[in-house]
Amino acid sequence: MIYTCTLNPSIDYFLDVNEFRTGQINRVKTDKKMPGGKGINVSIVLKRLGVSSETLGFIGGFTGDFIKQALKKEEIRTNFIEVNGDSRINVKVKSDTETEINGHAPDITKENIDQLFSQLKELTDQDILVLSGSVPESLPKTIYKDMMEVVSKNNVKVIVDTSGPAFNEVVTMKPFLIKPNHLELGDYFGVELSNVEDIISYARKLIDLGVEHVIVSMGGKGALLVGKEEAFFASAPKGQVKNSVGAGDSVVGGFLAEYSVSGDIVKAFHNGAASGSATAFSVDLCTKEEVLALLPEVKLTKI
Ligand SMILES: Nc1ncnc2c1ncn2[C@@H]1O[C@H](COP(=O)(O)OP(=O)(O)O)[C@@H](O)[C@H]1O
Ligand SMILES: O=P(O)(O)OC[C@H]1O[C@](O)(COP(=O)(O)O)[C@@H](O)[C@@H]1O
Repeated sequence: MIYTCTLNPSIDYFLDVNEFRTGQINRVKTDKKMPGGKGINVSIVLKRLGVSSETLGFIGGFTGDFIKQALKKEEIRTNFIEVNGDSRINVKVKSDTETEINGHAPDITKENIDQLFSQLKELTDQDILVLSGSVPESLPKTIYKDMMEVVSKNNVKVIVDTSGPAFNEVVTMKPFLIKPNHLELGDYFGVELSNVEDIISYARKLIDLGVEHVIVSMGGKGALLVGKEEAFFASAPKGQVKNSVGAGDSVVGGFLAEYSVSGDIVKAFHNGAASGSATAFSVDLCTKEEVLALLPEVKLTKI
């Protein structure tokens, strides 16, 4: 079974505004509320691509109820731990540029953390665990590392997509796959990365630290898969970007949808890249039809 863990779920509140201006009243053209948070998006993409998963993490309040209802409609299994307080609302303003304001997580107690660890202890070497997104302020900074320590005892494969201090914590824990974007990869090493050669050479440094596979997403410039010996580039097809929120999560979802069926890393990367672009070109997260239509347009090159 694939488990996605979202420590900090959200309602993503999308606002479409003509010529957004700070310091003034802006009126929206259209708005939309969607369940969000990185692991949750991975589970939605997996489901749409025909693969089931179960969502773990902390959820609470009226916002939490909205997220659970939305996942129920998508027929996704949830096993969240209920916390006091409301899950956050993340505001996504789409105008001539995209602006994101991500809210605060509710407080999470020691008892809530213990409940999560009891769930993790049940995972086996047949399971894949996706750890995705930011870490709520009330949790120990080492939480992802602690979680990986627990599941590593049962040889669970772990995929990580996070940033900042949480990213720094996990790179030495030998994850199966890690998916930074080029900015997050650069932040970790304290460098600015703009060309493919440099990105590959810094991704290789993560491999030297024990990470098995690295996918570096580069927005409209495509994505790279870097392993011990090989590297592949996936092009980003041209198209009209409708909403790039969730494109990174779709790369992880698309990767896993293929990997969990064929076990083929390169095919999985191809599917992940097509899923990322399909989401960027769609108002919502990608559908299977959109991914299949884009696959031939995503060119894979061995580097
Ligand atoms: N403008 C775009 N055009 C085509 N594909 C895109 C575009 N933006 C993102 N993608 C696809 O989605 C992937 C993930 O996007 P990216 O913005 O790098 O992720 P993140 O949201 O994690 O920063 C990219 O590697 C690419 O394959
Ligand atoms: O946990 P974080 O880092 O605040 O990110 C949460 C946000 O990221 C998203 O999961 C989208 O992520 P990506 O655009 O990187 O795929 C949103 O749904 C959510 O609002």
